[in-house]
Amino acid sequence: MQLYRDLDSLSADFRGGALTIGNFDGVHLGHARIAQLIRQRADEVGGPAVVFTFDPHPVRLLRPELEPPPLTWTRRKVELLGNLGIDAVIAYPTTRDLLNLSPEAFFEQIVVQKMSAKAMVEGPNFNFGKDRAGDTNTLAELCQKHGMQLDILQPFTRPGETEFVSSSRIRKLVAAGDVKLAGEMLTEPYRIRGMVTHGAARGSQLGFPTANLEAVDTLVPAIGVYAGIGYRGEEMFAAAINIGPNPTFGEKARKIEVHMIGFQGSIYGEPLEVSFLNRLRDVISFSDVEALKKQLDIDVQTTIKTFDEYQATRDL
Ligand SMILES: Cc1cc2nc3c(=O)[nH]c(=O)nc-3n(C[C@H](O)[C@H](O)[C@H](O)COP(=O)(O)O)c2cc1C
Ligand SMILES: Nc1ncnc2c1ncn2[C@@H]1O[C@H](COP(=O)(O)OP(=O)(O)O)[C@@H](O)[C@H]1O
Repeated sequence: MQLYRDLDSLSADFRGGALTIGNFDGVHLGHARIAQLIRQRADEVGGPAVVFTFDPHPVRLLRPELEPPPLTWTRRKVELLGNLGIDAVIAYPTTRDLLNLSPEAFFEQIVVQKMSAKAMVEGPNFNFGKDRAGDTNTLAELCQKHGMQLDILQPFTRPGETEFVSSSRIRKLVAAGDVKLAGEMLTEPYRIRGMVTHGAARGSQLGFPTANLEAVDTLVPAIGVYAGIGYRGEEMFAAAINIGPNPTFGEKARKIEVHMIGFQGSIYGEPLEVSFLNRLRDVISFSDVEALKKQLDIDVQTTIKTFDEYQATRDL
């Protein structure tokens, strides 16, 4: 998997393949369907499977007040798309000049001249070019003119549901704390990353040291206690996570605290990634520290069970 941040350095290996343009935030099951078809078309034309995405999302330049917090950072998106068989991601710097190109100019300059794409795959709600003036009909005409194959894939709906899977739907679930359902719609459990900073140094005394995460640049799940996984480089640990204040100690600020089960050592100043498997409970003000510790013991047991069950489904 290759990540490019411009097209001038794009090697010939990544031209002349199958292309899809989109934001791919979260990398969900609908995205996986597109990736699968792109892979297939790429193999048919004997070229690479390439995803073109704008970085940052165009809405940040056009209407920043409307920009939703993203579900994934760029590197993570690249990793997840790589798992789906994509060969290269182009995270193209969004500029006003680029957004001002007409649909035709965008297609000619980017898709044809820079990428020599031979096939494209999009969803039915695809829009491109200045003022989002180009739609799938425009795209169909342009592809035909250049002898390119085009597939318009219907959005993916999970069996038994009426609403299709979408990044905005997953955003709502994460914001409401339903990381379990969100995870069922994503290709992997919902994950955030941050830097480990100092807290009140109370965790170790309680017997449950917690890595406090700051500088999280994506959507943070709702306040609550969660079972999840901590990723420290190549190592992973079942993790009991507290998102919220520490009402038992009269602390009101929201913190993201990660207790990694079975880990010992100092990780201050290190980056840490955390994924969420399930929301266990609300954050409570306990009458005393012993009651909190008793509950933390239960949370750790539930986390281990949740983690083991998750691992078992992965091993299938
Ligand atoms: C899994 C987990 C669940 C927690 N639940 C609560 C809670 O319900 N109420 C609360 O006041 N604090 C809760 N805490 C936070 C502890 O009070 C906190 O980790 C401790 O005060 C340490 O803070 P420090 O990291 O700033 O030292 C929880 C922590 C963890 C790891
Ligand atoms: N199992 C663990 N999970 C998370 N952090 C741990 C663990 N074991 C040791 N640590 C380290 O201890 C620190 C947390 O200790 P704690 O007493 O809660 O202090 P603080 O309030 O500064 O977070 C973490 O930042 C990390 O460096």
